[in-house]
Amino acid sequence: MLGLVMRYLGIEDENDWLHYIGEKGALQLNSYPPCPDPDRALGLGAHGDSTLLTVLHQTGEKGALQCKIGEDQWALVTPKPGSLVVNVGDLLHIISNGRLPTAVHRVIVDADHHRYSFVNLWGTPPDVKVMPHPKLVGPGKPPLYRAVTWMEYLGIKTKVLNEALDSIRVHENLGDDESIQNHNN
Ligand SMILES: O=C(O)CCC(=O)C(=O)O
Ligand SMILES: [Fe+2]
Repeated sequence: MLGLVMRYLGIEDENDWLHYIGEKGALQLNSYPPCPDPDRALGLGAHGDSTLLTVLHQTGEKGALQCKIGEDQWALVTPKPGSLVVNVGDLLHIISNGRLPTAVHRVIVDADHHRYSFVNLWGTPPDVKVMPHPKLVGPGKPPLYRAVTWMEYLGIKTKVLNEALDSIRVHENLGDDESIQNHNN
């Protein structure tokens, strides 16, 4: 899947790069019990994942995962039988040098239904430095972020939460014409 994304970004020799970046996954199980007052609570607040990609399966039919599509605008990701949800995480946003926005998302709760999600968090092995891909950097396209390992980035995220990307930024965002979609957060 990462190979497809890299080709989409115009990187043809993605195998060498995929070999460099490697992969390391962690499985997370989330449980959201029924909430007596769902309008006054969130299952999970708005965040971007600290991953390359996150692949998740959600139970239930109504849907509770919401993806940010604009200022105070959220789209419900309705579960479809046999399908998985794939979210772009901060590490892939860094590698794409800002061209792929992190999928900012949150989870709402329901008064009657208990929901579970099974989340595969895909990152990189401990010694791998994650940085903007060299082919996405050049004249007029400075690297937006400094290099970080996954563990270092997780440490930063624990301290500064949704300010983590800003704290490793070394240049301002590319112009709108350069980014595939405006970064929403
Ligand atoms: O429960 C969900 O659908 C999303 C969970 C999530 O965003 C996370 O574990 O990071
Ligand atoms: Fe998440």
